[in-house]
Amino acid sequence: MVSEIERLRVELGARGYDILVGPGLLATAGKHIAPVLRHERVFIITDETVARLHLEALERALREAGIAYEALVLPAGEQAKSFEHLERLTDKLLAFRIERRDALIALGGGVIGDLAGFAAAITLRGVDFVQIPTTLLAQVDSSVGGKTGINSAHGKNLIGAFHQPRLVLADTEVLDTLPRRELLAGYAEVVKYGCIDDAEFFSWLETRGLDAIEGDPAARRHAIVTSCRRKAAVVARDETESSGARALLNLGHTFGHALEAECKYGGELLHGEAVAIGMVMAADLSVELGLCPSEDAARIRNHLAAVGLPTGFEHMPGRVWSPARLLDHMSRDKKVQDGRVTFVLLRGIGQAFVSHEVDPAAVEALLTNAIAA
Ligand SMILES: NC(=O)c1ccc[n+]([C@@H]2O[C@H](COP(=O)([O-])OP(=O)(O)OC[C@H]3O[C@@H](n4cnc5c(N)ncnc54)[C@H](O)[C@@H]3O)[C@@H](O)[C@H]2O)c1
Ligand SMILES: O=C(O)C(=O)C[C@@H](O)[C@H](O)[C@H](O)COP(=O)(O)O
Ligand SMILES: [Zn+2]
Repeated sequence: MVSEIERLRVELGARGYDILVGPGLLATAGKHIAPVLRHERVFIITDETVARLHLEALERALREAGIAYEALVLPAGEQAKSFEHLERLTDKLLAFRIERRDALIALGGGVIGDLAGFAAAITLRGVDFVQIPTTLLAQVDSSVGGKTGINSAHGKNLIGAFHQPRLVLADTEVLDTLPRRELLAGYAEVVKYGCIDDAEFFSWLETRGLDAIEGDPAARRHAIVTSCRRKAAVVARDETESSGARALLNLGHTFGHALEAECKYGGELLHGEAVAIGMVMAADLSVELGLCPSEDAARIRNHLAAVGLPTGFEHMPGRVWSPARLLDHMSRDKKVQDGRVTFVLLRGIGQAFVSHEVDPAAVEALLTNAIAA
């Protein structure tokens, strides 16, 4: 019988690790985690919602494997990615007298993964951590690649570190409890991989993406495994986003992060929703600059809209947007070089590239038109 568990590898030499994708991984987590531990004590970091739904299963699995644990529960939502919550978390770890051979387990979505991963990177100057992603977004994107961090008053993810996990366990069954809005937000990052360098995957999503969202096991698994494979390959080429290859994973994020910052990370706009709008903006900008066929931009917009994702500013009708304020947010992006905002643009679906040459006037005109539409 073919195993239901798919095993992928992030090839990073001594920092390399496995990604396991499939059903039932939470219930057997202890067995998978034990071999990567240096000491049989872990700290589970999770949020209130995930704790209510899935913590007990993980605790049982750890007990069965003889692994001692403490569970630390944070509030749910993007606002936990803050100095305040980081300080509270590291204080608790230190109060429990965490030791260097102990490990953290991030049980939750991208917020918990980013925060717990950053706490692991800096506590005692670095302890190991394991990712158990429980949202679609975290399974296809944030649990892989070692970008960890928090938001700052100056912008999204501006404080952080690269710190790779020792293992990623993506239990596809935990997605059964995820609200549809969150599933869709994660799906935006799935679409991103097709747009970047996999036109065939994008076409597959056009026909089977909705099945993956609805929970068809084969379609969902294909979407998650393909996404993880693509991300693992990029991370292996450019772990710390220094050669430019990894910056491609930021498609839609220059715009998206500016929208999130403007909404003050309050839940009005989820990260994946901001990325969906951001990808449409990046595609439209590419068309405006004469780089991308308008048919490809239309396919991206149409597919995102067809599954129920936002594609423009009309998604938040009550909010007043200012192009100047959005440009100001973008000017603080981590990809800025010599003061110039960097964009990931498209020559077509599956042909993303990084540009440092975009005229800010073109971006301002695009924003002004999109806000007015
Ligand atoms: N590090 C990276 O490479 C990377 C990549 C993409 C996104 N991110 C970051 O990830 C964050 C977004 O992550 P997210 O979309 O997972 O949001 P999230 O972590 O806030 O989770 C979304 C919501 O779903 C709830 N939830 C989680 N799992 C659940 C489950 N199985 N059932 C029911 N509810 C569940 C959570 O409590 C939360 O309320 C952003 O901060 C973004 O910047 C990081
Ligand atoms: O892993 C990456 O690299 C990404 O860019 C993935 C993004 O989806 C993710 O949102 C990431 O956190 C953005 O990174 P940032 O460096 O722009 O903060
Ligand atoms: Zn993202």
